[in-house]
Amino acid sequence: MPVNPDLPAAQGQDLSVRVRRILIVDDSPAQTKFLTQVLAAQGYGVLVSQSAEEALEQIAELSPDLVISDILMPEMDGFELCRRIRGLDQMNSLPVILLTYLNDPTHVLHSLEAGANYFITKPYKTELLLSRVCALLHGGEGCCQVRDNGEVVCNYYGSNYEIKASKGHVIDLLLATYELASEKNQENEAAQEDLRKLNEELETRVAERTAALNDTICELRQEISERESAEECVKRLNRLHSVLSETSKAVAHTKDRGSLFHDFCSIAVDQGCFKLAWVGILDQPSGVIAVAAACGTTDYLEDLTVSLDVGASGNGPTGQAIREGTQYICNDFLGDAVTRPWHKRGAAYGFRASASIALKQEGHVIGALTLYADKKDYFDQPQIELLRQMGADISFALGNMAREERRLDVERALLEETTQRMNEQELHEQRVEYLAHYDMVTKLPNRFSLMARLGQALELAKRFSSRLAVIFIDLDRFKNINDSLGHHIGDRLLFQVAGRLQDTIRSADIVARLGGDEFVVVLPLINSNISAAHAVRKIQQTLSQGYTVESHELNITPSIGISVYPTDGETVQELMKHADLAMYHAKSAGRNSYQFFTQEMNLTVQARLVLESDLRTALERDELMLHYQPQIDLKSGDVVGVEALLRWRHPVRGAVAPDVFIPVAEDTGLILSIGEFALKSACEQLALWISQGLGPLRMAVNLSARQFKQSNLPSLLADILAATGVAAHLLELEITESSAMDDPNSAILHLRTLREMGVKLAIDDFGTGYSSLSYLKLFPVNRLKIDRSFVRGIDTDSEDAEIAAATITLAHNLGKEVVAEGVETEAQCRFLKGQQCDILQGYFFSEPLSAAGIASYLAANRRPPTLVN
Ligand SMILES: Nc1nc2c(ncn2[C@@H]2O[C@@H]3COP(=O)(O)O[C@H]4[C@@H](O)[C@H](n5cnc6c(=O)[nH]c(N)nc65)O[C@@H]4COP(=O)(O)O[C@H]3[C@H]2O)c(=O)[nH]1
Repeated sequence: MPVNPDLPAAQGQDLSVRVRRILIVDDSPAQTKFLTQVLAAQGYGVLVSQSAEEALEQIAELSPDLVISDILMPEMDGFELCRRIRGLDQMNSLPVILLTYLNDPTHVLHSLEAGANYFITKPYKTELLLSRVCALLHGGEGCCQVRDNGEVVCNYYGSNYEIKASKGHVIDLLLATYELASEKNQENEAAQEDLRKLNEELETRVAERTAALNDTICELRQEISERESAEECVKRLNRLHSVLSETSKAVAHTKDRGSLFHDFCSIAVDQGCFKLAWVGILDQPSGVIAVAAACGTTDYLEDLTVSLDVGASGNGPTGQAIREGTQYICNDFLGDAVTRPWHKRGAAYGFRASASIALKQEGHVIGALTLYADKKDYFDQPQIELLRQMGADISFALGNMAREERRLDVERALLEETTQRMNEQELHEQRVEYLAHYDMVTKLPNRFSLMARLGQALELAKRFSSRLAVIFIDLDRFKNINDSLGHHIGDRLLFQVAGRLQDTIRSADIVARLGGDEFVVVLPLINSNISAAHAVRKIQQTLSQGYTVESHELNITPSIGISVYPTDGETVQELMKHADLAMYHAKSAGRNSYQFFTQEMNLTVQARLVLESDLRTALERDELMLHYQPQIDLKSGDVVGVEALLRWRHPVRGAVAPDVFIPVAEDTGLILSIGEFALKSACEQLALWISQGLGPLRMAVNLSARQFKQSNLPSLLADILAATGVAAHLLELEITESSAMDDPNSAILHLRTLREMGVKLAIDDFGTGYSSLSYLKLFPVNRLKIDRSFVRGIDTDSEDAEIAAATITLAHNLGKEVVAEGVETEAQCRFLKGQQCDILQGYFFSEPLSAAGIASYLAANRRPPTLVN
């Protein structure tokens, strides 16, 4: 690439160097633009003229340094322009380069004639053009220079060539070259023309092929779309087939119409991909078609009116299908006139086609099922055939259901009739049974029933070795009431007596009417004769209350006889006979009384009842008091405590032993108030002794099983301790081994509560019960009291001795002290001392003493002499 020497080489050099200007003359704007860019890029100033005339003006006016001109121009060609320039006065030496196409060698000659400095054939290489421009502007005349000797120096791409040939020779060569070049050019043009034609041909062929291809593509598209729509049809058909198959299954297993309709709608939407499926049932009188089941976009059906009316609401697919009893296909839901009332609504839900199939039941149209699809022309012939089949299947099922319903109705009616008959029969049998076992006047079991039940109760009593009482009741002077007021009143009275008897006895007891004014009560599984006596007294008391029968105020009393198994008989007959006999004794003894079968039992029970009654008043009458028995520490010989023991001084019978009255108190529940009295009195006495300087002493008080289980015991104790001011640890509560083992788990909880209060605890009569060692470990007690029955024989009976010794070892191993009670002899004392027993109690030291007695005992005899050694 030639470098423009007119431009400054570097900064700081003289900027006044003139820029060379080149005038381009060409009527083609594209050529001019290209040339301008090439020259401007080299730093030349560029002037442009679109005609030769304009160029001459510019040359005169602007004096360019070089002219590059096209040859072919409309008004004046490049040769003429060159000639005119050479004819100018001032600018006749202005270098001119002519641009020409290489198709006519005469152009060369014309150029030379016109005085052009150089000509370049188009298309030209820009490097060649620039090299010529550079040579003409800076190297003199042109690319060649003629020396004085006639030699020519030719500059070609910067290299000089000295040419010695004559001018004519050179022109010949130039023309020959041009001719050759022109020929080549023509050949080239011909080849180009051929190529162009070939291209044209090719393009035509390509266009033809493209058109053919487009046709093929169109055909293919058409084929694909046809295939797609065929596939879509197959898919739809398949879906409908699966709907049909599922419908068949539903038809087989569904038992009622509602479920069948519902199943079908779900199948149509889920498997058939319909947008909505619904079953409308025709209400015959009104002609309205009500929705019985629907699935899919069911909102569409809201407030929708479809009827059998031939007007608008009945002209749709559903109405028509029902009216015609066939199917109605609407393949253009939004365009069809019959669906006009639903066009807007259907469009909102995307419905484009719908089909309705009439549903028949045993030949009668009962409604229709209607399906909505999202594509126009959805239903084709095969589909319509399937829909028809589906309708037939459902109609078949409906027929079957109707027949089955009728069959069931008949069956139900038959069953009801049979059941009613059976019920009547059963009621009749029950009535017979009732009459056989119950007394009609009192509704109580009758004699027959009583004997059976008594027999069973007796078996149980025998099996459990328990007692059983038969109570024979006869109403005194009942005959008078019957005779004076009539049987009717008598029966009403008997009914009331029966009611009172039932209210009095427990549910497990038996009450029956033998007949007339005779009743029998059986008490199965009683503990003692006293229990029977108590029940009898309750019966006697209840029956003796006044009665009101139809405005008659009546009074009646019972005479009662009691026999007890096993003492009074071992069979039902014996016990009944003896109770009856006892009742006669009661009657002869003056009525309104009761008698046991044996005199001995009468006496025992009588005595016991008297004792109970006396004990009830003993507390109020201040007949109960406490005695105290000292407890001696074996190591020190000191009196460390006393045991409080109840005493009853009966005004007539004298002293009654606790062994006699405590069980009575326990049976009657009096033990709770008596026990409270004992606790309170013992604490008051201890407080008094302590205040008299006789303490500190521990006071042991016996707790009965009932007291021990009483929930308010801790609060009662707290009250007593607070009221008397006795420190809790000075009070020891003794519970018997049997009451602890009665319910060991709750005993542990009760004992823990008491222990937490600070009181001491002891297990009384240890060895007489059946303590489990595992429980003994868990009982939070401080002491075990070896029962006096073991102490009695420790020096004579080796077994007693072993039991006592084992108890002491066991207690010590469990961290508990041992008290031996009932110690009567020195030998017993020595044995117990040898076994490391902790505390002794018994007649050997002192029998239970009154409070005053203990005071003197303590004062006089703090350390018993026998134990000192
Ligand atoms: N053979 C003999 N007996 C001796 C000897 N030393 C004391 N005893 C007697 O042994 C009994 C010891 O009382 P227990 O085992 O708690 O047995 C008591 C106790 O279970 C009950 N009891 C007494 N007072 C009360 C009480 O306040 N409340 C309760 N719930 N029961 C009490 O009555 C049972 C009998 O009491 P008691 O007749 O006073 O009989 C007392 C006492 O007098 C002796 O050396 N030889």
